[in-house]
Amino acid sequence: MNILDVDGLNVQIKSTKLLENISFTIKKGSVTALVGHNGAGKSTLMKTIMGIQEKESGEIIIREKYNQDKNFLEYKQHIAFIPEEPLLMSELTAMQHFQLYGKSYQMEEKELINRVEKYVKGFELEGKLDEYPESLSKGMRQKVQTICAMLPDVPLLIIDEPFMGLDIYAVDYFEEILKEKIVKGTSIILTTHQLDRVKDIADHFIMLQDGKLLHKGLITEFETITRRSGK
Ligand SMILES: Nc1ncnc2c1ncn2[C@@H]1O[C@H](COP(=O)(O)OP(=O)(O)OP(=O)(O)O)[C@@H](O)[C@H]1O
Repeated sequence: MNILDVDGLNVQIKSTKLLENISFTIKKGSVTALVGHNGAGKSTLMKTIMGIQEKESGEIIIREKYNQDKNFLEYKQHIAFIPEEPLLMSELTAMQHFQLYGKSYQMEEKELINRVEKYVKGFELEGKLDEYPESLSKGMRQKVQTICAMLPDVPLLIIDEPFMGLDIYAVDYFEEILKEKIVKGTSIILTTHQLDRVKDIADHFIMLQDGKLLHKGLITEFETITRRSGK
């Protein structure tokens, strides 16, 4: 089953084309690394899938059923997003962020508490639950943001630079959780500038260049393709 279908996606801001005719699919349980130089359009693509960035044309469909243009609320319930920079609300504590996520993904209270306990321990955030974002370090804010996205069982996780700002222990732990999710059938799209870091978990890649899709394929073909094209 296709978890995500992106078809003929165009994104434009004023007269600048940020994404041009992007089409690809993501299968169930597959992990796709989105690669490309600075400014290639990786974050724009993620934000457009999330509906944060408006598209000019094209279709984005989750699970062959939920069209971004037609059932946006249902569509969004199937995705969780970790942006490159934490986007937390200054008036909510860490715990209140987790509760908000639990509510918006209609999680059962007991399940939410169990998962919060597990991830807070794993990310060494004990004692920080009642803190507001301004009194957390940048890495701690990133951990709070990461936990929010890990709480619900969504079919698609979108992660902009998964390991940015995390210490080595948090990176190891996060990798462990991602692997648990993948085994359960979660699909992931992640951006990275360090393909070596994600070679363990990614099975496909999509390469963007100047807003266009330059190559896509199996991660095992990545080096051959990039060597051949000199990228
Ligand atoms: N709000 C905006 N208004 C105008 N141009 C924008 C806007 N956001 C991004 N861009 C432009 O879109 C292009 C793609 O940016 P994007 O952030 O998607 O790149 P990226 O591949 O994620 O880069 P990086 O690896 O540096 O994170 C860049 O040329 C950028 O200047």
